[in-house]
Amino acid sequence: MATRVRPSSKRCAVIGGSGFLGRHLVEKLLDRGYSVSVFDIRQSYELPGVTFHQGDLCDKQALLPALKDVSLVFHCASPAPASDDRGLFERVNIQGTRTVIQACIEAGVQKMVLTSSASVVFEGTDIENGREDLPYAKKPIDFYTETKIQQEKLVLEACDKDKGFLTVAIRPHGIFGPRDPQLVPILVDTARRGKMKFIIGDGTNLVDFTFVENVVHGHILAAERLRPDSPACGKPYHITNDEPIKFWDFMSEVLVGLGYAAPRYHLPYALVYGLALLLWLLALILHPLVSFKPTFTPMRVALAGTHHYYSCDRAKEDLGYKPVVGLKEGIERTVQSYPHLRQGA
Ligand SMILES: NC(=O)C1=CN([C@@H]2O[C@H](COP(=O)(O)OP(=O)(O)OC[C@H]3O[C@@H](n4cnc5c(N)ncnc54)[C@H](OP(=O)(O)O)[C@@H]3O)[C@@H](O)[C@H]2O)C=CC1
Ligand SMILES: CC(C)CCC[C@@H](C)[C@H]1CC[C@H]2C3=C(CC[C@]12C)[C@@]1(C)CCC(=O)C[C@@H]1CC3
Repeated sequence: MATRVRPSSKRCAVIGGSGFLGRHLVEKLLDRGYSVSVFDIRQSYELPGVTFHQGDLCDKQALLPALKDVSLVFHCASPAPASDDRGLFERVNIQGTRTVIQACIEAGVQKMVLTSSASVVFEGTDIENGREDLPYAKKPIDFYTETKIQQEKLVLEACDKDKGFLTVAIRPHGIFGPRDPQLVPILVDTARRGKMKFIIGDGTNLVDFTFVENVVHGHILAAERLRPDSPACGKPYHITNDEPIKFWDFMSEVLVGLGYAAPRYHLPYALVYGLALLLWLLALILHPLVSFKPTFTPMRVALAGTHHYYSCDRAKEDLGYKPVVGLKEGIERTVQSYPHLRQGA
């Protein structure tokens, strides 16, 4: 009988490793002596120590070679929230995650770390210092959030000590940093179109923005602490900068850092949310005839006008988590990394 080679604990796979968070995670894993297998629908870079496997995570046969001799898998692939494509989210985040779990079990993977989102508990109303025992959103604010909830449940329920397959979920919030394709580029594009003059609501709402290296740190701690006797088995963990900031102060610091004016004039939250909802409905109805993507979606307005910050006490207690980069330094390094997005560039 052929004996199965136990995968080396320093060999891991990053599904979604070509993306923003995925690539930062791959770089840190290499620094820590891991060899990394990246699985992604696209290849965006090359690095020594990294083997790329290009494919769709919904295809188990494509996934299996990337998981060969791997003991630890990070799953951080998802369609971008801005796509708002229900069919795509269901296919990738729900069915695709089922396929990833099956492939991991079949390949003999021992640990899986999912990148979930703190938004799985967000319904568009205030969350202050939210802990992991908050219930999942009953009325998720968009298809992205709806499928991230299902995805997290699937992964946590798959944790099985008897079978030697351990899982944990990291819930980051508002990730930012160099190479982010979302937050800073959308913000700058909105400013360049003259639409960043207004503050939605009174501007006092507190929010978590998390520097990408802290999110990476949380993932690696969770992976390394995940053992059969660890409290992390089958649990979700909030990972933030642990420095909630006023949403509009954060936006202003990034904008001013890049040479744009900070928003000044206030608009009532209910008015903007109502308009955003109307526009979203119009875009939905007119979709077959004209295609337009409103900047101020109901999701973005809700995020811009409510409190949403989370406690990471559980991660501190169980994982020994502590942010490694403060918010001020994170913002400075982010601003420096976007010379091409500066005013006048
Ligand atoms: N950014 C944020 O603020 C937050 C993100 N998260 C979560 O973090 C994770 C990483 O996000 P982020 O780095 O920002 O996102 P990115 O879009 O930068 O990275 C995701 C990667 O997954 C790839 N991908 C998408 N669909 C598939 C598929 N079917 N098969 C294989 N690969 C696929 C993407 O390719 P392509 O680009 O071609 O689609 C991309 O390379 C996601 O799970 C997201 O839900 C959670 C909280 C906050
Ligand atoms: C147009 C302006 C009102 C807002 C511009 C900035 C926004 C693009 C970002 C502010 C908060 C961000 C955020 C996410 C995406 C980008 C923002 C809306 C997520 C939805 C990304 C995926 C998640 O899991 C949750 C994030 C919450 C914060």
